[in-house]
Amino acid sequence: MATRIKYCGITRLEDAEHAVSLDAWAVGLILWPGSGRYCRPADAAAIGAALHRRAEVAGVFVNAHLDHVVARAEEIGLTLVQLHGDEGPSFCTEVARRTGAKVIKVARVRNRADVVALRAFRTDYHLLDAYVAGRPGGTGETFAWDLVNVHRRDRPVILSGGLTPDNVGDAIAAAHPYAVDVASGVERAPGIKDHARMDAFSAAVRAADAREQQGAAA
Ligand SMILES: O=C(O)c1ccccc1N[C@@H]1O[C@H](COP(=O)(O)O)[C@@H](O)[C@H]1O
Repeated sequence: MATRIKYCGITRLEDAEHAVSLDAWAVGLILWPGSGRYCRPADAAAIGAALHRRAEVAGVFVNAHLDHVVARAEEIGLTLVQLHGDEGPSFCTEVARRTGAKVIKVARVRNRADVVALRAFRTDYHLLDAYVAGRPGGTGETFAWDLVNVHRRDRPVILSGGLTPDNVGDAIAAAHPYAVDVASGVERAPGIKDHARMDAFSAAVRAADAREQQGAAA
């Protein structure tokens, strides 16, 4: 199965369009105002409208109020809601019920227990990111990818945290995720994507998939 790609931290329509041209599974918009990749409401709505039915559109929230998540999901046409803070299981369930979007619950992983703790979240996807104290995400830091294998794989796993064109092949070989998610590893400044690095990331994922298939056939 091909590894899906989510390009996250998009703020410009041209970067979203480039992601679609690379067959991206999803484009992520950071809707947490504390980020240098914050996507302003008008830009988010324009990207959401342009990508309608062409790719998944994820909104990334950190400890936002439920009504705020619901309102933004509707304005932008989010098909995925990524909860990257301390949101609990019932909050995630309410987001799914009220938005109709699929929910990605994030764990910032230090150890096995952080992966096991995700079992309480019956969301559509689980995303595993690096843990950096005081920074919810977009850190450019990796974590020990073999910890992904603590996950039961009872739902699709998205791997993120410091992925780049240079390391994503090793990450896929170690963790076999459903999807990979990249923000800082393909940009030239926060929120400004480097299209050559996006191309290289996509090519590295395809090459890793081809190696996996060859290994399975041998
Ligand atoms: O990118 C951000 O600024 C951000 C802020 C708050 C929460 C999540 C954020 N991004 C997410 O972080 C991970 C990893 O990013 P990176 O590739 O290590 O830069 C990714 O899931 C983004 O969706």
